Amino acid sequence: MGLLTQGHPLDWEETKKYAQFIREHGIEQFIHIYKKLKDRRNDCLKWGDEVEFLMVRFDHEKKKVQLVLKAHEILSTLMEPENNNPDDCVTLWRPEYADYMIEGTPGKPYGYLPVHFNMVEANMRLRRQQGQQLLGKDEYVLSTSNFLRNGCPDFTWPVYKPTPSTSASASLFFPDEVIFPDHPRFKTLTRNIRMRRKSKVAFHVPLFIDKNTPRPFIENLSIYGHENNANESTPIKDHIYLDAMGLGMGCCCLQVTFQAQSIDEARFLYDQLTPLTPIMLALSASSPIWRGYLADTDCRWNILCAMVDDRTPEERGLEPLKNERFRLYKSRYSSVDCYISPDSAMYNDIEIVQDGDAFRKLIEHGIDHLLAQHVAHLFVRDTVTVFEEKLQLDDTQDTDHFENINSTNWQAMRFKPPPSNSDIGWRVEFRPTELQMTDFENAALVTFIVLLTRAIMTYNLNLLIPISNVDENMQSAQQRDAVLNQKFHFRKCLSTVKTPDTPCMASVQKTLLQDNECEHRLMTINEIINGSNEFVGLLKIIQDYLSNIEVDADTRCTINQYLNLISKRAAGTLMTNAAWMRYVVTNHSAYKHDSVVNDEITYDLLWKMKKISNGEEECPKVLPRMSSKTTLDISAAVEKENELEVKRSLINHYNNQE
Ligand SMILES: Nc1ncnc2c1ncn2[C@@H]1O[C@H](COP(=O)(O)OP(=O)(O)OP(=O)(O)O)[C@@H](O)[C@H]1O
Ligand SMILES: N[C@@H](CCC(=O)O)C(=O)O
Ligand SMILES: N[C@@H](CS)C(=O)O
Repeated sequence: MGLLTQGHPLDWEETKKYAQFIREHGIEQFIHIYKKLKDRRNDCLKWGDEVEFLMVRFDHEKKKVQLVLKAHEILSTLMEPENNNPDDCVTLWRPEYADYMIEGTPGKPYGYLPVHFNMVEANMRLRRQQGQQLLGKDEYVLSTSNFLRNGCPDFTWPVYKPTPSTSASASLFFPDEVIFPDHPRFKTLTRNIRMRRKSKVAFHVPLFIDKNTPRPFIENLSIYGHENNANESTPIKDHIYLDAMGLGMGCCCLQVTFQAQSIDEARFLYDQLTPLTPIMLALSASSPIWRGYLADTDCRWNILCAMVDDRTPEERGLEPLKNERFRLYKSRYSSVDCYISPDSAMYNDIEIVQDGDAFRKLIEHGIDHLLAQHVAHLFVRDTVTVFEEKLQLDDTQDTDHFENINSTNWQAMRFKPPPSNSDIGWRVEFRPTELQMTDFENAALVTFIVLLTRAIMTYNLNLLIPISNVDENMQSAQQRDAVLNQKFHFRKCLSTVKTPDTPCMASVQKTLLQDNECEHRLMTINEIINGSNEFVGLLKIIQDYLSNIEVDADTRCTINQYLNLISKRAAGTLMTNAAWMRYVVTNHSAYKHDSVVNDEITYDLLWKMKKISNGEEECPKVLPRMSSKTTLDISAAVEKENELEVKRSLINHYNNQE
């Protein structure tokens, strides 16, 4: 969830007058943060996850399930512990785009101790329970990236009808009442993105063609009062039409934020995690159904890119540049365009559009080329939300104008400078992962990515490939059954001159490349994760790292189960959530093999997911038997860890004396 400034939002006509003002002051603010905090060192490694939950209501008689619009009712209760005692809460809650969403994070970020991995799932479960307790009969908290019938008639409870001629999104499908009502950010973003673009957002999702799908399949939108004007909102043959910010930002994901020890380490992490964004997207795929139709893709990514795409026709290259400053190749929700560490420069091989004035100013103030380029690249965007009360700020103290632009560049990774007046350090956020139906799976994905980060830093690994290949991978990742069928550019040799000679790294890593030989090649997800004769595999590196640190038995047992899940998903012996959802739909007695996922199928599938997530039913096609040792109470393990630490330092002390 982005910056939540309180106040009165300006309308689009007013907002656009301030675009340059916000940009200039945002850059000024970044320069102040940079100068003040560039030498900050030794922040400890902290990290935390964010889960965006959905709330649904089952009507058992009608076999129908709807999104329940209650976030505005329950959030104040969920946030009570934080309001009463912000330094001592187990969970934190925030609103999200839609009134059927709630975003939960752990009360405090986790730290460097391995035992923290054992808390992740328990904390996620607690969040699910906290949300659940505030819901009524037949209402449930679910975790999945996209509600299957989002945008279908009557898809919410209470029911609202779309009003395309007056609503913020102008959508045929998504009523304004579904947007979270208690903070103006969301509706303002919706309206201003449309106004800036000069038309409503549009995307056509490729349809999965089944044996009885009408051919050609062309949606009849006249039932929604749509007039066929031969523009981008005209239905396209064999595609599902989407037209609202809420059909994208109303999706849920699983994010992980890391605090690095220094700005340099944060930049290193940002770059090293970037090639992993498509890999994690493919492994976590969970969105194969849109507006009640089976799609030919498995992920939310391209849809979100389109649903917040505020570029004008000139910026999109549809009209010659006349009034705009740039041709922009991507939406503000997009994959990463450039690496930011000095050592990564050679892999920046796509055009990086940047605000020239911002770049010059950053350079003048001593910011190096790559970081200046990154910030100037983010600042090609105009602000799309401005609050009247937040215009005149002290640029030496406030960071709102910088945050305004940074937090509406929704890229697969986000580089986050320390907030003003806080003890938080330089952070990076990993943003592509789709949400899974169980806490076990979500905890497994988070643990995998955090462990990999530790291993990358400890062993000084290098995962970089040209950014154009990351972009290509991002598209492959979204294809149906990408884990089974797609290949991804991945670096052949991950070790560097600084990598220690652990047996694992020495075995297959140090193969020297021939002259001019490409550093990367196409691999399956299975090879990337589980390894092969030629490639070590990310899991082996993690196992090697784990064998070199002390991990208590319970945590080790939990981690092993998570890594087992990741391994089997990558090998294809366990299905992704997306593949399993397709399987359930296509084997449902009410499915007519016509690509339609009707109310009854949705009801049965989500009821099954509710039972699986609450441990009432197993799902062997997707999950191993789950028996992790996850716990909220890690005090015993921490005590033991502290005792060991004391013993270790005593031994060191005596050894040094000898
Ligand atoms: N000092 C820290 N270091 C690392 N992670 C942190 C730190 N403080 C908070 N987090 C974690 O960051 C996540 C959310 O942080 P934050 O409040 O910055 O996100 P946000 O405003 O929702 O950001 P975004 O819009 O970028 O998702 C949580 O997982 C939280 O545990
Ligand atoms: N829900 C969005 C992310 C929202 C945010 O930036 O916090 C997604 O699925 O990617
Ligand atoms: N939740 C996202 C999308 S609206 C944000 O606030 O930036």
